[in-house]
Amino acid sequence: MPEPENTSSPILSLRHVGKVFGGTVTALDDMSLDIHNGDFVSLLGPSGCGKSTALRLIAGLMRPTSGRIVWSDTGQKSTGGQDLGVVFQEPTLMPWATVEDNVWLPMRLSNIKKADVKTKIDEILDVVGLAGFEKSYPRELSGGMKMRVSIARAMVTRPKLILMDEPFAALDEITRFKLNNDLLEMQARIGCTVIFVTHSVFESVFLSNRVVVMAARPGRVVKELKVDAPYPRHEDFRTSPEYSAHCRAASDALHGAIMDTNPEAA
Ligand SMILES: Nc1ncnc2c1ncn2[C@@H]1O[C@H](COP(=O)(O)OP(=O)(O)OP(=O)(O)O)[C@@H](O)[C@H]1O
Repeated sequence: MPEPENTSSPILSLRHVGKVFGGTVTALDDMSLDIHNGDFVSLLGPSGCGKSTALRLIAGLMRPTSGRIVWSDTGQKSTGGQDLGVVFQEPTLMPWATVEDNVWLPMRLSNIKKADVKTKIDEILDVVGLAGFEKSYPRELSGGMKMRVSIARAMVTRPKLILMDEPFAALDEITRFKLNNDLLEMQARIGCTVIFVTHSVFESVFLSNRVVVMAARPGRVVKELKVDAPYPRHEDFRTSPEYSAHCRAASDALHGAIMDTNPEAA
């Protein structure tokens, strides 16, 4: 879905954004980034480089210490809004509620009756591959299926932007690959923009049209790589020379970022 070169005005811009905790820990230093409609942007970097901090700032869960986060007119600034969905590493489902009730949650919080949005819930469960599991409980689902529910909950309001913080890190590799493939299809079907946090070079290259490489101490952007392979991307992209070349470039940039953080890691 993303276009290789996007010249439209950004839906979201970070301008020299910084975050300092407790007056001493610079979690993020001078981060500037434009996000365009349809982008799939990965934030890739070692532990502690401020990836989650950047995501939380964008989600409006905390305020920057310096700089500004600027939204386009149609953008929304809080997770309560219809234009932003968030997926965390843990699926964070309500164990006592069915799949459809978990997905209904963001609308229920806005006092919308389930009967009025049942079609929307059914549609999004179809998008994430869970049609037929509406009445199941989280305990009856595998880890990958729980994550699909969490994604459905983030997508059900058809937000313009979805923030994902290492959503597949706890899954086995085969499930992760499958979810990577399916996530691109889901993105294409609902037409959203995604910012995705990951430690994985392979995952970032497979999914993204832009990989933003970050370093720690202080957390900062060190490089941005374009992955100009066309979408849709399928399993054959994973085994292509093009994919290997992009992975090599991202891996080199990540290694440089780790060396920047800890010169003794060589
Ligand atoms: N609430 C907080 N209070 C104090 N320090 C924090 C807080 N949140 C994050 N930090 C610190 O800010 C830095 C960046 O943390 P952040 O979680 O954003 O990194 P990350 O790149 O997402 O790491 P990981 O990949 O391990 O999740 C780290 O040094 C972390 O300890």
